[in-house]
Amino acid sequence: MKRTIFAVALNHQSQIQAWNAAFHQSPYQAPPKTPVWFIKPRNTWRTSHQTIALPEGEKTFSGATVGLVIGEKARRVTEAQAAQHIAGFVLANELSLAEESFYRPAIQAKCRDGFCPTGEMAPLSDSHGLEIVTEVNGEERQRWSTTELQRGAEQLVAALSDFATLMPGDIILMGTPQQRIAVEAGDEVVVRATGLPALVNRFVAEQTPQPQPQEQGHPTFFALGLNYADHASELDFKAPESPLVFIKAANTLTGDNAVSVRPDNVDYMHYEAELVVVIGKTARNVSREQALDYVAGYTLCNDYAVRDYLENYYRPNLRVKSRDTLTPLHPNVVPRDQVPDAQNLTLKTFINGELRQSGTTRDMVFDVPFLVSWLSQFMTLQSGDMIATGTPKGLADVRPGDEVVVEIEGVGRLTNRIVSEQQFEESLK
Ligand SMILES: O=C(O)C[C@H](/C=C/C(=O)C(=O)O)C(=O)O
Ligand SMILES: [Mg+2]
Repeated sequence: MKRTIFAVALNHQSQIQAWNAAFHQSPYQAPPKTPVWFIKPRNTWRTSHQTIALPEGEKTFSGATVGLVIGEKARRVTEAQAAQHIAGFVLANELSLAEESFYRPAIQAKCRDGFCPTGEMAPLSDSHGLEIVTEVNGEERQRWSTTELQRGAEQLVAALSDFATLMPGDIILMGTPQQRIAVEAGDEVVVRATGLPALVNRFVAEQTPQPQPQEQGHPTFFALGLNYADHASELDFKAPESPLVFIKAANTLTGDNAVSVRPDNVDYMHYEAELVVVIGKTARNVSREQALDYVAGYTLCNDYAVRDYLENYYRPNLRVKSRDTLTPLHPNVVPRDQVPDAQNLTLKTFINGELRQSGTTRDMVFDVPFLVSWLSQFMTLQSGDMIATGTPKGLADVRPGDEVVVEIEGVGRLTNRIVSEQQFEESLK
């Protein structure tokens, strides 16, 4: 069963060449030092021969690629060890709207319903030198080779598993060329590669947005950046004009009274008290007025950030925000009808008993109804999906030994303790 579909951007030579000049200018400043990860959430998942509805009024582009499938748990594995953790490979079509920027996560471009069909898995002795072919209505339109990728399968497994434990069923899509092919209603797109089952999908026009079938796989965990103006200003940002949404993978979630690992040799890892919205039923194209009807309830999380790892690519990137143990999430969901006004709750963070952060959900830039409605305009939200709604001003570094308590009025109290990498590794022995 698929768990999380990870993907990497800017991994094909043609992309690196096309964007090289931009990488040395604002907002990027320098080429990416680490893989530019993103997630294709479960509403994007389809199988071969499933029909895909194209978003109305948008130009959609094909992104034929190959994905490696994790077969054995991979945590901090080396490149040399990586192959033994790979069960096989799948062909995929990493569909996307046009990408004008890689600065912020491309949720609206990449997370539309059906934007990640994958084929059946098969073992490959070697994924190096694999030719990926795209045919549209029987005509070959693109052919590229995995020799053109900056990082191959083993390097990607080693890089991702360094901060995110990978489990059987996790997939990593290895990249797409700069040149994408536009797909239109009525097209049949086939992705082929020697030794792998072909991926065949027909595209149709999306009439009125329909809730898509409930996909299996982990609930999608959305998080908001800079959704409190005072926090944005403390980071020298203006409040965003539209929601800055990023997605976290399941590996990062931990529970109440758990430990959170502060990487060794970093300067700044800070806490972030956040109200979390839990979706209660399938939501697609819902209005602000209807939005709360789709909310099951609320819980709370601590959306830690390791600022040392920030790069200006899909910022904040997974290496900052999707690290193992760095998203404590309270397991108890308070039913919506027990939280009369989610926009009028105090949030507090205590470090070793001392109040260090205090804010109110009144100060959210985009409130809960807006966020549920906004996301549902371009993707299907499903029961269990969660939205961490951002953190107010008052961040500070935390150190091993610190007890961190997040408290949200009427929702709950979340406790966790900071440990060093060394302490954590010791505890695993
Ligand atoms: O790009 C930034 O610096 C903002 C980003 C995320 C912020 C939040 O998670 C939040 O505002 O709650 C970061 O601080 O990494
Ligand atoms: Mg946050």
